[in-house]
Amino acid sequence: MIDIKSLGYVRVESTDLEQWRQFAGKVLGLVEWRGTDPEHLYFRMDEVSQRLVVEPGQQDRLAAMGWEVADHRALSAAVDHLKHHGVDLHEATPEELTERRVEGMVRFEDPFENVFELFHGATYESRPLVTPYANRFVTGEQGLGHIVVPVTDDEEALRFYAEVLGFRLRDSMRMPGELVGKEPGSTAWLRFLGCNPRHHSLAFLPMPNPSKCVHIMVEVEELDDVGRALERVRKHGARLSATLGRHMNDQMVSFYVKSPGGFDVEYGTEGLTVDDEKWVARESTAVSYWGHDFSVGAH
Ligand SMILES: Cc1ccc(O)c(O)c1CC[C@@H]1C(=O)CC[C@]2(C)C(=O)CC[C@@H]12
Ligand SMILES: [Fe+2]
Repeated sequence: MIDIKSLGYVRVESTDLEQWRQFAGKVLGLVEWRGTDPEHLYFRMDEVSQRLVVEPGQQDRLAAMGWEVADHRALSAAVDHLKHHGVDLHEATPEELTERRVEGMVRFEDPFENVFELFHGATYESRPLVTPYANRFVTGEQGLGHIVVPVTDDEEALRFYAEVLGFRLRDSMRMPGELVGKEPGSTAWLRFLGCNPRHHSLAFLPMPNPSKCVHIMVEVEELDDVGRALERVRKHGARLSATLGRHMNDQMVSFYVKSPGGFDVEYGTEGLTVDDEKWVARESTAVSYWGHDFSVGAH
C-alpha cells in the first residue's frame, strides 16, 4: 500500500535563478529561506523549511515532485508496494537527504518520465513565516497545492496513479482525441486525482510538454491575495496565461501566470475540499463557470 498524504515540495531546474528569485518572491509572495546548498534557491510557504527548491541546470523545467508520507513505516511499505509493481527505485543518498532536509526519500519515474520523490520526516521551522504581501497560503493537510503533469497515454496514466500510487479519482474532463494526436472522433481524458481533502493534488493532461509540467497551483486564503498577486503580475511584467476565472470542478477562483520554468503557476483561492466517504467522481463539462481565458497566453 502507498498512503501519500500530500504534495510536499516541488523542485525546479533553472538556467536563470535570478528570474526565479524575482518571480517566486515578488509575484507569488513566497519567502526565500536559507538552505544547505548556496547554489540553490529555497522558498517557504508555511512552517515547512522548503516547499520550492530551484537548482541550476541546463534547462528550464520541473525537476521533481516531492510527495509526503507519514513516517518511516509508510515509506518502507510504499517501497515494498512499488517493487511489487516493478517500479525502478532510487534510494536517496545521504547528500540528497541533507539537501532536501528530509529523513527518508526514494525517487522513481512514472511511465512518462515524470519524476516522483516519496519522502518522510521533513524539517520545519520555529520562526513564523512573514510573507512579503501578508498573503497566507493554504497548506497543512492539503499540501502545497496541486500539480498537472504531461502524459502520453491517459489510460496507462490513470492505471499507474490510481492502482499503483493510490490516488483517488475526483473528476474527469473529456478532450477531443485529435487535439492530442489520437484518431479523429476519439476521446482523450484529463483526470483529476486526490490524496487528501484538496479536490485534486495531481492531474494529468494527455499531451507531451518539454518542461515536464503543465502547471503547479498554490492557494491563498483570501480573494484579495489573488487580486493583489494579479497586480504584481502586471507590475513585474510577468506573462498571464489565463485570466481570472472560477473552475467548474474544484470551484477555485484563480489566474495562470507563466513562470520562468516554462510551465504555468495557477494562483487561486476558495478551492473545494472533499470527503472520500461521500465523494462521487463525475465528468465536468467545462473548464470554468466563468473566466480563465487561455487565449491571452497566446501573445
Ligand atoms: C479544467 C481545470 C480544472 C481545475 C484546475 O485546477 C485546472 O487547472 C483546470 C485546467 C487544466 C488545463 C490547463 O491547465 C492547461 C490548458 C487546458 C488544457 C485546456 O485547454 C483545458 C483544461 C486546461
Ligand atoms: Fe489547476
